Amino acid sequence: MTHIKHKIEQNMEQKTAIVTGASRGIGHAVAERFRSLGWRVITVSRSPIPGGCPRSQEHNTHVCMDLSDLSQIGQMVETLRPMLGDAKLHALVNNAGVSPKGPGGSRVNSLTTDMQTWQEMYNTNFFAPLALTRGFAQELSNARGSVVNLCSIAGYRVHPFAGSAYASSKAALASLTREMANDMAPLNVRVNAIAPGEIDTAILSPGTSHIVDTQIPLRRLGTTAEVADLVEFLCSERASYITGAEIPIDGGQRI
Ligand SMILES: NC(=O)c1ccc[n+]([C@@H]2O[C@H](COP(=O)([O-])OP(=O)(O)OC[C@H]3O[C@@H](n4cnc5c(N)ncnc54)[C@H](O)[C@@H]3O)[C@@H](O)[C@H]2O)c1
Repeated sequence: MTHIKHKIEQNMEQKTAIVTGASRGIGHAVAERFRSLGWRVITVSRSPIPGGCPRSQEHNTHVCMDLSDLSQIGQMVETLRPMLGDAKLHALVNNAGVSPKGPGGSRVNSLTTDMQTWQEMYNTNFFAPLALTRGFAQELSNARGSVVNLCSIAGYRVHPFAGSAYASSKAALASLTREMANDMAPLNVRVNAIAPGEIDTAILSPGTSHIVDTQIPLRRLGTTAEVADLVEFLCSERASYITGAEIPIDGGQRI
């Protein structure tokens, strides 16, 4: 808190980020990372921040929204825009994501996933990032901002637990990342993706320890702090010549 005050006292511009899916896991770690750097962070998730988040409530910076619902996605930009005081958005982190599971956490495939689940999955994992990135193009441009999309290793190899709907929605998001990096470069907006392997959050399936023992050269799960490091880097000036990339963070799992 002292360093935030210090920055404001020094008359430095306070940066703003929007992070979706920030109630837990990777999104929560990313939001906390930006806050620790003095950024103003607007968070979106299906559920309230656990135990309440006094700082968010105080500054009215958390919005509960179900991104699997197309009609809510449509209203999302209009709901969030007034929260950007100076019409500048320095970082948009499209992190919210969902992976359907069968009984006992089993894998559901392209034949066993019902069509409604396919639709909800694509709404959350693909259409929400598309709508937010398009919707805030001007505000991102005003700040020479950066977009980071959370894809997955499952987007480019068949994963033992992630279902087909999840995997294909993440592959589509990776492709969209390249397209939008190209389309938004003239606006001075960079668009990148990261592809996590097995990160220690609630989204993991019960059998993940077997993957760690047999498929991950570094023989451990990744941490949310390690992912937050990468997101922070991609949103910083240090990454000013990186756009359209999909960076794996997987302990070597893909090799
Ligand atoms: N943890 C991993 O191993 C891993 C691996 C690859 C990719 N990812 C991706 O990283 C991102 C974060 O995953 P995580 O591991 O932190 O998962 P998590 O389940 O712990 O958190 C997911 C977050 O997304 C939000 N969310 C989910 N559905 C939503 C909806 N319909 N509307 C609004 N918010 C919704 C949840 O509220 C939560 O805050 C996801 O996109 C996920 O696909 C995670």
